[in-house]
Amino acid sequence: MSVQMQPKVRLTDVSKRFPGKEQVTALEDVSLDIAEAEFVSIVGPSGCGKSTLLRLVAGLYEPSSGTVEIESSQPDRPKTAMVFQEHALFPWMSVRENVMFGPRNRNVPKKDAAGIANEQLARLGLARFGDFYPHQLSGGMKQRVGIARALAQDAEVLLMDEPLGALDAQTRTLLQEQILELRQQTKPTVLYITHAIDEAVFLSDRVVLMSARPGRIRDIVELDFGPDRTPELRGTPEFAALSQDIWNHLRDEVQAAMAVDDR
Ligand SMILES: Nc1ncnc2c1ncn2[C@@H]1O[C@H](COP(=O)(O)OP(=O)(O)OP(=O)(O)O)[C@@H](O)[C@H]1O
Repeated sequence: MSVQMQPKVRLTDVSKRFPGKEQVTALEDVSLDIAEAEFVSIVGPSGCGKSTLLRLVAGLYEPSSGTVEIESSQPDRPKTAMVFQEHALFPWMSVRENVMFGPRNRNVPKKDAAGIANEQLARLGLARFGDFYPHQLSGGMKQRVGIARALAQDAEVLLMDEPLGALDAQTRTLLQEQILELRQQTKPTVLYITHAIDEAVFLSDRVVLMSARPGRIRDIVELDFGPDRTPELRGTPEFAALSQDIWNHLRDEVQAAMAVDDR
């Protein structure tokens, strides 16, 4: 008999309405389970509630109805850590101090926090830049510091809100490869938002397709490329076919969202 594992994240019938002169229903009846070590991406038209979904999982918003549960493996482990599109680093802190911020907040002794920061910076190829300040870094480097900072929090779930959205195409391609490496090496549980279908296919175990607002789950695509995923995946016919397939599913929703915007 197979044993059903408790999911790491469970959303059950989650709806989110923002009250106001014209109430906005951002999400409607969203149910989704994310397993431990699973990488799940969300794609959907602009305004379909992707960021709202992430904020609900982060506990920044309360659902209007439904529930969001995150399984804790240790009582004092943070439930989530977030990487934003804009790196949001503290400009007055060095790179290392930025990455140490989460562990220090949890009262990890300074020396140990510095060790954690150095380890994560090395993982992101930034070992030499610990003493630099954010203004001395390129956009891609700042974003890598943002990822290192989230990893240093050692949270149950990593939430990434278009982390590569503001970067140029080449930096973006390189960082996709670093995130893939991270995924292969440390197997974090990730909920990842992107507008880029190829990015979602490249990185994810499953891609969740959202409808135009109010955001509902329209489809979920499983990507079984095997355990040894490498950057060469991008050149395979399967990759192209799946990316095209997802776009075919999404095209109507993007058009629907644009029609609402045009009214
Ligand atoms: N705090 C808020 N108050 C009122 N309305 C909000 C709030 N946050 C989001 N919304 C509305 O909820 C809807 C979903 O927004 P959300 O930012 O989650 O979409 P999104 O899919 O992430 O969009 P994009 O892809 O453009 O970033 C939008 O119509 C937005 O205006």
